[in-house]
Amino acid sequence: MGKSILLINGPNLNLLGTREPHIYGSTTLSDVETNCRAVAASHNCSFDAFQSNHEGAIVDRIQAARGRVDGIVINPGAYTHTSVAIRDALLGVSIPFIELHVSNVHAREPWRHHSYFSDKAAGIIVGLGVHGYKVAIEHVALNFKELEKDSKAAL
Ligand SMILES: O=C1C[C@@](O)(C(=O)O)C[C@@H](O)[C@@H]1O
Repeated sequence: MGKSILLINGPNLNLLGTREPHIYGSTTLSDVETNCRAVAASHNCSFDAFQSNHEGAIVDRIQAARGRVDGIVINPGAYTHTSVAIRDALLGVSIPFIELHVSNVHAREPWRHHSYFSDKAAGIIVGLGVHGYKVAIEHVALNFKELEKDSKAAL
């Protein structure tokens, strides 16, 4: 088996496809996850997807990935602009991650221009719509080095 990839979506992304479709498009999160799983499988990678509207649940999921996951693709949703806790979790587990936004946050309200993640992300995908997810998964599959599995992180 190749790498292990985790996709995380934050608050309100469960509404993808029906939420402000002029901004986020009409593809559902379920379709996004199915497409990402197929891309990962085509590169012989294992794949898991997680969505939560709760900051602590996202922190818990990131911690559970320690020593098990080679790369994370995360759309933190509104937590992008607020969450030191999710940032710290990503840094704490030392798993490289790609930050992704469906919309071009830089063309929107000024308070969406700041991210707690961008300076630590391996890469950032912004404004490609849901296609960005496939690009991100493919990038992790092809370009991220496998992390040495941390045996001390027995979970
Ligand atoms: O929930 C979201 C979605 C988003 O992360 C995006 O995918 O474009 C952009 C955020 O500003 C917003 O709060």
